[in-house]
Amino acid sequence: MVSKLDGRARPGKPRHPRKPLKRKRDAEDVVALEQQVANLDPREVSAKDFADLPLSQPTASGLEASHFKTMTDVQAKVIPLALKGADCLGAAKTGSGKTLAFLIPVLENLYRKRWTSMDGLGVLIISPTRELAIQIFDVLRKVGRYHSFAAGLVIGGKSLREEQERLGRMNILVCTPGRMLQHMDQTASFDVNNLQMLVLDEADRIMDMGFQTTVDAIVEHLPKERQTLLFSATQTRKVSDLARLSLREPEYVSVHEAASSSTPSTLQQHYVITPLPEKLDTLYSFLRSNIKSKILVFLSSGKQVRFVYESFCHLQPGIPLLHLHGKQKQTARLDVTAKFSAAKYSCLFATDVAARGLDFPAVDWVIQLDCPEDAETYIHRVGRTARFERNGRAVLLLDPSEEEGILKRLAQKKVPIERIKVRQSKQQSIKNQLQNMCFKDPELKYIGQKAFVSYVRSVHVQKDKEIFNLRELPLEEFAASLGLAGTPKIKFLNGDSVKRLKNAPRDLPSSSEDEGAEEKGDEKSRGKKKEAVRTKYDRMFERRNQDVLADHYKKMIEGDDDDEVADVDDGLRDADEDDDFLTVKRRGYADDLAEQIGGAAPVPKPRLVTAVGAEPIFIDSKRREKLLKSKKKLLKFKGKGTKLVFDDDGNAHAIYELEDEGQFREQGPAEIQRSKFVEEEKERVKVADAVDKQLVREKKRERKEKRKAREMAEREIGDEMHVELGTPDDEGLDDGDDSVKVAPRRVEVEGHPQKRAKKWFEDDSEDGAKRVKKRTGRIIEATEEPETLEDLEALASGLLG
Ligand SMILES: Nc1ncnc2c1ncn2[C@@H]1O[C@H](COP(=O)(O)OP(=O)(O)OP(=O)(O)O)[C@@H](O)[C@H]1O
Repeated sequence: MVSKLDGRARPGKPRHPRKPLKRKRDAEDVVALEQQVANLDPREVSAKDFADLPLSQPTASGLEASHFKTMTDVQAKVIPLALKGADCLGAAKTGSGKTLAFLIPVLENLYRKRWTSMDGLGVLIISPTRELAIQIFDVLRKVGRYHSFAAGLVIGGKSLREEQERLGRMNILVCTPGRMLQHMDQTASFDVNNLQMLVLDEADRIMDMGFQTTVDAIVEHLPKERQTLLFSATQTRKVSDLARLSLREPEYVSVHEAASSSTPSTLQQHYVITPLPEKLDTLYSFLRSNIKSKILVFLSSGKQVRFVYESFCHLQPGIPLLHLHGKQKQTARLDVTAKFSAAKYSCLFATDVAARGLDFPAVDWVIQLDCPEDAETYIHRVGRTARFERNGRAVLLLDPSEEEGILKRLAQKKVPIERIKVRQSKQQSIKNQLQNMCFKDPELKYIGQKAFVSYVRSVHVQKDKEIFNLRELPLEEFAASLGLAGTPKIKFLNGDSVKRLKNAPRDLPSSSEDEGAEEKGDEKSRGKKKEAVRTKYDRMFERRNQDVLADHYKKMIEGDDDDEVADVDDGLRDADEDDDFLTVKRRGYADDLAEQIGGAAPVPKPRLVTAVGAEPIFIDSKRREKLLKSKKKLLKFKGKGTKLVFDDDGNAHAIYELEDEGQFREQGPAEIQRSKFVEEEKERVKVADAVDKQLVREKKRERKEKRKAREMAEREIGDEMHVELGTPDDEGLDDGDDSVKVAPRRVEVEGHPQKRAKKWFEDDSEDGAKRVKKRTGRIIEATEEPETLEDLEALASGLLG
């Protein structure tokens, strides 16, 4: 990093005579430092503050300028060992300051070696995700601001060639594994033979994510003689397996091993039993009750994240919404993390791409909507709150079938968690709204179907069957809770089933349910399906909330066959309630007549006005006449209109007309009629589905083209450094919508503050609420924070200068 002290010659003094002096002084400093480090006994260190350690002036100044004074436990233990050159394997709770525990030794060891740009790459820091890599780079930039090393980010994205030139001049690289290996294999000028240190942050995750072979291959390229540091929030056997990274007599530093819990003591952890089909209701109710909070919600797949995000944006719970998953474009991901970091009140829906290492300031709540795959993932997720001795709360939503299994796993990992209940009075159902939204918006319906399938698949592929048991889950009700009219096809019978599932055509709800029931051994659901053959009327009844059809059905079952009159009346009733002006409508013919007959207040002599297809309206004043001349306004008197079908004789019929029993019998046996009806409907749905799909495809194509155009434009602007992409760094299953939307919040009118949200949990105390309020006041440094990837790139390229 370019030293701010370097090259800043005092006015009036020639610059060159100072250089030898400075170099001499630096050399003396280094000798003195070496001596102090040699005298340091890591096992007897009682240092509490960074000032107690033998650190160089640039590091000490960087720490001071970043307001770091007292060391955390893991820092106090690891830094002395690492300063002395030992290989370390550090495990400490989330948010305990592991990043500085390796960055300080990185800077110090290069400084003491008097590393220059001519010496090439000295340190490689590997992170499992791009976001974490960026975050590490950011901390490095802060604490290393007074050093003069060149540091860079290599996380994929830009063309290899752009990156290749610069790599050779880097001293410290923060990278994701995939892109780094690509460079090692393809960039001839990239020399790693001089490497002094290798750091793996979130080492267990790097191994979890299927990067083993990549990391093995990277290590193959590196010199054997080097220092290696591994860090993780959970010390698992897998991390120990990393011995194959050729650690030399590593020091195991497990700071919180003896602690009674493996999560921070400032974290309150609860779980709620919510049947799968009620999870979204619970989440929505929770958000409504906590609109003045910063909330991180974890889901198990990118598709679910998208569905919940999109549908909640429509529902507007009153808190700004964001979403983050692996298939978003890097700039969008960065934008989201920056927005969520800066937000005071916000809710971020995310996959586990955000579970580890990310340091969002002042998160109040971590909600796990989907059960984590294991206790480690749970610990990492909840670790996004209650960081560095701050308070935080975590809530895990569990289906009854998951309770026993996951609680056992959490107990084994010393996670203290208690059950709480949701206040029933606060529980709100959004099922009808979701149904309505999916009915009206084919794209949302499509995302919902994908979300359903990806959830089922995520449960199906879980290894821990004590927790995850697909057969125990009420999948049909779950599909309905997402607003889907039927259960999308699910078949996991053999190895290629997932692929088949992905490509499975969407089908008529009833028939796909039948197919779903074919699942081996699913006797229960098969029985259910048999009973539940639904007619078009049943389906209409289910859609009762959906305006026209619902009204119509209601009328039909109430035996009201004068549809047009009923429609007009309904229109009048609604209008009456809504709008003053529309009281004119009340003066329909019938009303006037009644008033006159009944001897009500004298009514001026009416004139008749009619609109095409509408009831006659009587005008009793000039003002009304003027108003009614407006075509737009007249439309309101037309009512909703009624759809009619004409038979062969030209007689009009209501579209859903009930036949009498005799007619019905004439048409043949009920069974045959039913299957004929099902077939016809199936065809109809297929056609409608094809149209829907086409629509979605077109929209996608449009989006893709826009994205491409944007990317081209960005490329043309030609920002400097090398960064991003190319690394499949999380499970990201989605097709990826890169948009970053913030749902409109409820507007707060000045002088009328938004009503404070009511508490959601039964056991919430007033204290708790106050605590949450106080916690939001975290200090964020205001010194030229880079907000986008481009800012970071510009900075990094500055370092190269
Ligand atoms: N010595 C310190 N003094 C004050 N704040 C610190 C100190 N060390 C770290 N922090 C702050 O604590 C927070 C957590 O640090 P960090 O991200 O390094 O934790 P971590 O152990 O890596 O967490 P995770 O396991 O979740 O990745 C950061 O906001 C960081 O700025």
